[in-house]
Amino acid sequence: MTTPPGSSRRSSHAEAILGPELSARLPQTKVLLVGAGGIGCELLKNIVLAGFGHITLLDLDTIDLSNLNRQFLFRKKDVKQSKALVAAKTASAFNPNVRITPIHGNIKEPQFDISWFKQYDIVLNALDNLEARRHVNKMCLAAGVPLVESGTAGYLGQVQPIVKDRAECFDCVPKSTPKTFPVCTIRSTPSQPIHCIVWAKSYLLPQLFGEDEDAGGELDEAEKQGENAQEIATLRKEAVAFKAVRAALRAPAEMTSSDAAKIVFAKVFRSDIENLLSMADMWRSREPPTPLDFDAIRNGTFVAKKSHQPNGNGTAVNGANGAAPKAPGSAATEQLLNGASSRTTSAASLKDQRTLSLVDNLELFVASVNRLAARIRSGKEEAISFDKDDDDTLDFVTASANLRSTAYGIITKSRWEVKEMAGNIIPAIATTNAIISGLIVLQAFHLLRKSYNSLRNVHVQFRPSMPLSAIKISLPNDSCGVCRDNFAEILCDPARVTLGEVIDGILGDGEGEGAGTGKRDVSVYEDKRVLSDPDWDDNLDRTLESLNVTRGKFLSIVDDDGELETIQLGIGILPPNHSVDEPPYILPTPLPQPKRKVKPRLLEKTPPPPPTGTKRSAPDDDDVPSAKRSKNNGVLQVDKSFSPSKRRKLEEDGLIMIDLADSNLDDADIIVID
Ligand SMILES: Nc1ncnc2c1ncn2[C@@H]1O[C@H](COP(=O)(O)OP(=O)(O)OP(=O)(O)O)[C@@H](O)[C@H]1O
Ligand SMILES: [Zn+2]
Repeated sequence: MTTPPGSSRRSSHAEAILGPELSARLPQTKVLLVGAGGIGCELLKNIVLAGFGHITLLDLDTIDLSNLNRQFLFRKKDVKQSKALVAAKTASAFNPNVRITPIHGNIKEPQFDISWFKQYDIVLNALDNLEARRHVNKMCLAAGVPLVESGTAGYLGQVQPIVKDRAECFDCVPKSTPKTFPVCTIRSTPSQPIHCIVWAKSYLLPQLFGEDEDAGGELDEAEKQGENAQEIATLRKEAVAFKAVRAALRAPAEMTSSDAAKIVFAKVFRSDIENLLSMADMWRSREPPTPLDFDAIRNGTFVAKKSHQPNGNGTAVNGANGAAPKAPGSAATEQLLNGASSRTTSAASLKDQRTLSLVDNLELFVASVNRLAARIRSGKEEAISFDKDDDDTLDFVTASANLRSTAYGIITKSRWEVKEMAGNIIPAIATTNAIISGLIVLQAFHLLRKSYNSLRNVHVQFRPSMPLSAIKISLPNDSCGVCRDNFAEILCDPARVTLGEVIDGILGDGEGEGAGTGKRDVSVYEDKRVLSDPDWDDNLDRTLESLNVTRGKFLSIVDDDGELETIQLGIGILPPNHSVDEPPYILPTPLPQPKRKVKPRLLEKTPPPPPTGTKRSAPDDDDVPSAKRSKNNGVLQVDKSFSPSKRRKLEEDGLIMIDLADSNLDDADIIVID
């Protein structure tokens, strides 16, 4: 093999550090890097310079202006371009001997199935959300590919090497769930700015500009469940009123848009609050809110009650404290009211940090409602949801939250603070990303060398005496609902193969190598859906496609006696040369051989790692009863009594479980902050 010119000098340092064996292997090593954001850009640079020869870089997003302060592979001219494509192009120039294949896509798409993952020697995660991290974790376990997982949050960071059966997987330690608030706090009795921000972002914005959802069915159901009849009647009234408001926002020219904003205002800041006030019980032990008056605020005669919370600086807060409101039309207000384009300068971002007066908030509310309504009316968008980088939605949430805060005597927040709170933003620090990216590469080297004893969970922590901690990796958690399963892949044509054929084929006859398997009582799930169980075989003759079990999904085959490991069967596609005369599936060889389940060990003795970007919490081996089921349209739904893994899956879908013992809520109806 000829050495490309310059390559020996280029790689001599890496060779000295890595040793001849690993440095000779790197050019042939195939690595998948998922995410080309803060960590991903740093990491791509590192692995290109280290000499990894074949890199696939995947990201679903395009470059945003706000990425440029830390994602150094991007320049201003690249804004709105694909992150994967631009990062690959920039980094390719750092080492001409490296082939980078960019993919602009979501790692959860079905074509990225087990077979696809199997082509890689190692996977590196540089993601920013639990859902995608869990997905890659599972795919790597299924494909038998080692993974390095990572995350940063401000000055904190974490790197975790994962290899099946030798180290904890991403899901071995339960993650803390997002902060949640009871619905009644959000809808009726807010007491903190965040309650009003959540209301504006997750309730009001979707009600006005989200998809048209019929709340009727939900309320009928709540009524059947015997929930508070008076509250349901109020919610029904509210739903009808919202329909009228939505119509006004969508009405063409005959009504001026300022009228539409006024109608919204009158409903949500006046009549809804008056309705709530009529429920006297609610206000026996709390301060009642004050309905707002559009015209009085505009002409400066509205007197709001004093806010009952001091703000961080101990200063008085805007017009809500009864002080004469600041006249609208100041340069800063103008800039805010005009929306998007004017806000890209640093001067503008400083203005974002100032406190808005009550009248400023009112004008910002009118302006942002008008802008959002115009977008809907233009027909380009059917629905608008909150995006911290979408100025119209951020203005709307800022103004609405502050107006609501005023009504409830809560301190208001600047646009900048609202952005941080509504977007759940922890400032990203380029240096932390750089440190973490370096540590990822070191763990990747250990994995490639199979030096499993050298693997470490590394934390960058806020402790000057020990900024880095490297903890020996723990063995997998015996009760992990993900990595303790037995993974396999079936290649098939879902339109032709039946569920029964798949189950019989996978369980085999229990002879020889498959002694632990054979025909036995099993339940089969796809995600949360139960497709069959020993007493229910209606679906066995149906094709996988008709059951919506297609490429990239998993069938979970659960031993009914609970003695053998669960088989997680990934669905892949048949090779192109597979003859139609052959059976429409290819079973894995050997067949999966689930082991006897290990009785869960007692709680791990190792202390929980410090909190980081991946938000670990202490192990929790609570034994929860197994899923109860109820039939529904030929498919069984798992009900709310759940195993830990099921519970996590439900939570992943945005359903947050509250332990009733931990809360005073009668219902588990809550809003999730994402
Ligand atoms: N399912 C997914 N498939 C592919 N890429 C993903 C997926 N989920 C997240 N990502 C990518 O992971 C990257 C994470 O990077 P980072 O945490 O720096 O976020 P960012 O979006 O660049 O920055 P910020 O969120 O602070 O604006 C992002 O580029 C994002 O597009
Ligand atoms: Zn695990």
